[in-house]
Order: sequence, then structure tokens, then C-alpha cells
Amino acid sequence: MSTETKCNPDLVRERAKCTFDVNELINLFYGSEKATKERRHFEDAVLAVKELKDAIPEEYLSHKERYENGVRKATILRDVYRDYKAKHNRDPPPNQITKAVIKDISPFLLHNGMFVPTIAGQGTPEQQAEWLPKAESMQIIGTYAQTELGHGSFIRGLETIATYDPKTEEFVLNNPTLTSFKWWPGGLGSTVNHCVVVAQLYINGKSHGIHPFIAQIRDLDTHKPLPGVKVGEIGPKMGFQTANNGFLGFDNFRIPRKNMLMKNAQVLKDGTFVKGINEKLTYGTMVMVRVGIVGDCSFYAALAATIAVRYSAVRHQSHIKASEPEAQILDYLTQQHKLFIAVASSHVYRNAYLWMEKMYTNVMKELSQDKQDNLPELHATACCLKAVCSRDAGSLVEECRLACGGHGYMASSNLPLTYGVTIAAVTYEGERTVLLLQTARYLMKAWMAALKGKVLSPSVSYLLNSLKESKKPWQNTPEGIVKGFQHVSFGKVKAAYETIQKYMKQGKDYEDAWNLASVQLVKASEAHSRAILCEVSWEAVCSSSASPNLSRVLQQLAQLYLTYWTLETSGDLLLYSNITKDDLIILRDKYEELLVAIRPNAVGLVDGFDLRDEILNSTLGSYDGRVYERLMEEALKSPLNQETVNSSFHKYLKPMMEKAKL
Ligand SMILES: CCCCCCCC/C=C\C/C=C/C(=O)SCCNC(=O)CCNC(=O)[C@H](O)C(C)(C)COP(=O)(O)OP(=O)(O)OC[C@H]1O[C@@H](n2cnc3c(N)ncnc32)[C@H](O)[C@@H]1OP(=O)(O)O
Ligand SMILES: Cc1cc2nc3c(=O)[nH]c(=O)nc-3n(C[C@H](O)[C@H](O)[C@H](O)COP(=O)(O)OP(=O)(O)OC[C@H]3O[C@@H](n4cnc5c(N)ncnc54)[C@H](O)[C@@H]3O)c2cc1C
Repeated sequence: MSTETKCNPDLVRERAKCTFDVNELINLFYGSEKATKERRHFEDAVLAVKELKDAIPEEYLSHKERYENGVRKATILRDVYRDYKAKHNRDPPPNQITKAVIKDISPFLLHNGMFVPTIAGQGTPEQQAEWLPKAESMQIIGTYAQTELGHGSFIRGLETIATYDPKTEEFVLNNPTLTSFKWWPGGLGSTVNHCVVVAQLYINGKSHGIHPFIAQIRDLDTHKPLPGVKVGEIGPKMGFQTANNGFLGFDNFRIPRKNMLMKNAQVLKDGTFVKGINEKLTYGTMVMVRVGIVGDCSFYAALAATIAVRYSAVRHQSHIKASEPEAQILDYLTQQHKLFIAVASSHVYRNAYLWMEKMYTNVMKELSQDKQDNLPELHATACCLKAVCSRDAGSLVEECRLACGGHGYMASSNLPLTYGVTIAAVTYEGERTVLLLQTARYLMKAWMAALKGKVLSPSVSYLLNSLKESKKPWQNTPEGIVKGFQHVSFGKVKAAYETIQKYMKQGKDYEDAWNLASVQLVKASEAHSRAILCEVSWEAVCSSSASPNLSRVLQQLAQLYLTYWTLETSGDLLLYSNITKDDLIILRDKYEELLVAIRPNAVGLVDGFDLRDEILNSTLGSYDGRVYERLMEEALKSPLNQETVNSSFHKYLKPMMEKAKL
């Protein structure tokens, strides 16, 4: 981190006000002092590589140049990872340094994030032995090719076909229609030479559902597409410019039988299909990534909050009192209302991620012992938390951007790009509504079980309690608020269920009744997610090992989250819990008190995310607060400022002005 010497005086004052030890917060957030040290050490090693520094901001490069620069840096970064592993005999610690290097999304994201994990999760030991060493060492580069032009959400509807030919013991891959072309996979455009292709398996004319296959699509020496492969890049997007998303189609492209990833289901040499214990295990990589996305949401909220809070401490505009100097905009309560929820939410998502990660690890362990009982709960929980956290994180980033006024609109603030990247997670890895409806299926089943008095899985057991406790008075405590959100979820689950029943009584079949109730079902899933987020984060704060000074501030943040959402969803609480108008007024006052209480620690709290200037990559958010200097320095890098008179003056402006004289 930069030293305080050249720091903006407002930030120096802010840091002096902080009531807790920022280093303690950093160590708590990242797990331990050792974890912080190792992460920083690795980040130092990456940032010491001169070739990773960009000569000019990415925004001035063409689409093609941006991609090429992205690949260049991704390969150097990969060497740093390899060298670290060789030296320390372990992988580098979790870190976000790719943001400092690539800025947008790495063309290797899908290789590391989905290609390798799919081989590890869906391959037999023999298949893992064949491909993992090559993939992990980057002798081969891959992606995860599932989505097609015509289908993304409904993956049973995918049209890519893998037909088994027992004579040659090969699968023949085909994309018979335009809509069957793979569309979106990261790195597919021009980077990868392999992919996991998700395709419909046909044996002797019989369909056996979708399965993952490994296909080499480009020559390893020339990088030319292999015969029978049509592949390319899909063009510019809202973000993900360097992710190199691509399209892909096969024309009678043959791959050996051993290229079907066969941990779950197998095709024997003679074409016999051996079903797996649960066909949904084929969807396993998606579950893993959905859990990871909850963690990513914590990072993006932290990044945007760090930029906007530091900027708001430096920025002065207007007066609170006419007799006093212009105020730091962070002193306006409305600004605190916009920003502190982003700080609080980052902690909430982090705790939810750690909680989900534990659930994921447990279920994976159970699956390795052929025990599947807790898989539905994992799937349902990962779906709704991914859906709610990504949408909320996107809104928080946008709110942080708006809170920086005009300067937040500058690319150099890094907030527009951060928004583009964050909001993409609402769609990828399962579109929000679609995932919430998956959770709703689970909630409906849980509700029916609750009505029969059955024992429910831990994440939904509150439905049973709520059934018993519906008459208890509201309590204006964090625990009371958590219960309140559970009552809302209970009420919405019950209402959605009863709506389905109502339509069925009117003669509709279950599917139509489901569709007619689906707005309510989505809302029930959202309420269920909110109840989980509130409970998990409050429990995490209460059981944390933080010192009293830090614990006080973390509790304030967690209470802010609870109170913010109570006020945002007060209509639901009035409808489904025993909260009263008077309780809401008390909570409104409490919320305002919390903003005021958190205010002196705002800069300390974002310092506690420990995001280096290079990761923030923002003129507005740097540790030293040299906002105006940086805005000007970055503007001067514009190619338009490298010449006094642009040629367009002589070509167009002057002739126009002269014509106007005639
Ligand atoms: C930590 C690493 C971080 C790395 C970060 C990488 C980030 C990379 C950034 C971008 C890359 C993006 C990549 C992608 O987007 S890849 C493509 C992702 N695509 C999707 O997510 C598609 C979404 N659709 C689906 O998942 C499915 O189609 C579906 C679940 C919506 C529906 O599936 P379907 O087979 O039609 O099932 P049903 O609705 O009929 O349900 C049947 C039954 O199955 C249960 N179930 C569904 N999915 C799962 C699952 N994954 N695990 C367990 N069980 C599952 C479902 O609950 C039903 O159960 P039932 O009610 O008891 O019948
Ligand atoms: C940045 C980015 C990166 C990606 N990377 C990859 C990748 O690497 N590999 C890959 O395979 N894919 C990738 N994808 C694709 C992504 O997984 C899909 O776009 C996503 O799953 C959504 O599917 P869709 O585009 O078909 O949306 P659609 O399903 O067409 O959604 C459109 C609308 O229809 C609604 N809808 C659809 N079905 C239902 C339903 N059953 N009930 C109610 N409403 C419904 C949705 O809610 C939405 O409002 C990426 C996408 C993005 C944006």
C-alpha cells in the first residue's frame, strides 16, 4: 500500500478517526494474518513484472488489440503462478490480482474456472490422468461449451448431437441447425484448442440426454480449426471484452469414445449406455461456479465501495451549514445511505460464500460415498444465493457509480467496467429468474413436507418453526429481524403454494398453475435467500473472534444490512410478520443512527478490504486520494491529446465553417 506522506489530508483525517485496527479487519476478512501476508507477497510478485504494465489504458485499444494484450498478459501471469508453485510447492493463495493485470476478464477464465474443474469433477480417474496434467500445465487450453444460440437456460433442449458409432468406437459431433451452434463460451473465440462440449447423446437412434465430451478443436501447432470445426468470436459486449467469448459448430467431427467424461454415466465399447446414479451430477460444475459467484459478488461490492467511499471523503460539494466550508460529500446522510450498504453487503456475501463453500464441500464428500440426500438442498441454495447476490451486487456497484457523480461515468473511475462485469453474473451460470424458480421447486416440496410435519433440511427448517410461531410478537432485535425475514419467506412460500392449489382447483394442470403462480414463486425464493443471508451473516458476526472494537463495527454493519432490508421490504413484513408501524418507525431511526455511527469508520472499513490501487484501477479510489491529479493525468493519456490539432479539423470542420460563410 502507498504511504500516508502524499495522502490527501481528508483521507489522513479519516484514517485517524478509525476506532478499530484495520489490519485486524484485513486478517479477519481474508482468514488470518498468514493468509494476508501470503496474498500480499504473491500480489507483490505479480506487480513486480514490468511486462504486465499497460502502456496506455485499455479503453484506447481496438477490440482486437485489447484481446491480444489480454492474452499476452494472461500468459505472463500464468508463468508467475507456475513459478510460485514451483518455489513454494503449493498454489498461490486466493487473490484478485488478475483484476490489476487484465483489468477486464482473462481469456483463460474458463480454462481455469470451468474446463479444468469439469475434467476433475466429471472425468474418471483415467480421464483425469490423461487430461488434467496437460490442462493444468497449459499444454492444452480449454473452455466449457454448453450454451447455444437457441438454448442457454433450458439445457435439456440443447441441439448439439453426439452420435455413438460402435464400429469405430467414436462419437460423431454435429450442429445440425444455426440455433445449435455453441455461443458464449469464454476463450472459444481465438484462444482455446480444446473444450468440454455439452451435447445430446444418441446411441442407435435413442437419446440418452446431455453429457460432457472433450473435443480438440484447433491444431496444437498451427492453431487452425480442425477439419469439421467452425469456430469464431461473438463480438463486443457490455463487458467481458477480453474474455474472448466464441461460437462453435461441428460437422461430422469424430472424437474417440474415451472423450466422453464418464464419471457419472458411461458408454461401453458396444454402445451399451450405463446410467449414472443421478443424471443431475452432470450439472456439477455449474453448482461449483454458482457458489464461487457469491464470493465474486463480495469482491465486486468491496471494489466499488472502496472507490466510492474514498472519493466521497475527498470530494467536497455544497454546504450542510452555510457558515461552514463545503462539506465532504460523505457527510451527507443520503451519500452514506447509498454507500454503506455496499460495504455491509460485501461482508454479508463473504460470510454467505464461506457458509456455502462448507455446504458444497460436505455434499461433495457425501457424493464420493454415493450419498445424495443433501444434493437438492445444495442446488437450491446455490441457485437462489447466486441469483440474489449477483443482482444486488450489480445494483450496489451502479449505486456506487452514481454516487460519484459525473466522475463515476469516466472509464478511468473503473466503475462502468466493474458494473458491466458484475451485472453479467445475473445472466451467466444460470439466468436469475430461472435459478430462482429452481429454488422455488425445492421450497414447494419443503412446504408440502412441512405440512405433513416431516423433518426439513437445515436451510428450510425455519418453515416449520414459522408455522408454530406465527402468533409471537415482533422483536426489534437483530435476531427478531432474522425471524421476521423467515416469516416473510414462510408467508410467501405458503401463498405461492396456495395459489398453485387455487389454479389447480379451477381445473388447471400443475404446469399451468405453476406458470400462473411463478411471479409469487420467484418472490418466495428471493425472500428465502434474504432470510438465509440475514441469518448466516448475523451468526457469523456474533461468533467471530474479532476484538471488542472491531466486533462493534462489524455488528453495526450486519445490523445495517438487516435494517436496510427491513425498511426496503417493509410492505412484505407488514403483510407476513407481526411487525407494526411503530416498530418500523423505530427501525427507521435505528437505521439513521447506524449510518451516523458507521460514518467515522467508513474509510477504515474500505481500507479493510485491502484492495491495492492496481486492483482498484481507479482515478477516484486510490489509497492516497489524489483524485483530481489522477483524473487529469489519465485524460492527458487520450490519443486526442497527443496532437494539438486533429486532422478532422482540416478535413471536415474547416470546410464546414467555410461553406457556412458562403
Ligand atoms: C469457483 C470458481 C469460480 C470460477 C468463476 C468462473 C466464472 C465464469 C464466468 C462466466 C462463465 C459462464 C459460464 C456459463 O454460463 S456456463 C453455462 C451455464 N448455464 C446454466 O447455468 C444453465 C442453467 N440451466 C440449468 O442449470 C438447467 O437447465 C435447469 C437447472 C434450469 C433445469 O434443468 P432440467 O434438467 O430441465 O431440470 P428440471 O427443471 O426438470 O429439474 C429436474 C430436477 O433436477 C434438479 N436439478 C437441476 N439442476 C440440478 C443440479 N445442478 N444439481 C442437482 N439437482 C439439480 C432440480 O432441482 C429438479 O429436482 P426435482 O424438483 O426434485 O425434480
Ligand atoms: C458474459 C457471459 C459469459 C458466458 N459464458 C459462458 C460460457 O463460458 N459457457 C457457456 O456455455 N455459456 C456461457 N454464457 C451463457 C449463459 O450461461 C447463458 O446466457 C445463461 O445461462 C442464460 O441463458 P439464455 O441466454 O438462454 O437466456 P434465456 O433463457 O433465453 O433468458 C431470456 C429470458 O427468458 C426467461 N426465461 C427463460 N426460461 C424461463 C423459464 N423456464 N421460466 C421463466 N422465465 C424463463 C429468463 O428469465 C430471461 O428473462 C455466458 C453468458 C454471458 C452473458
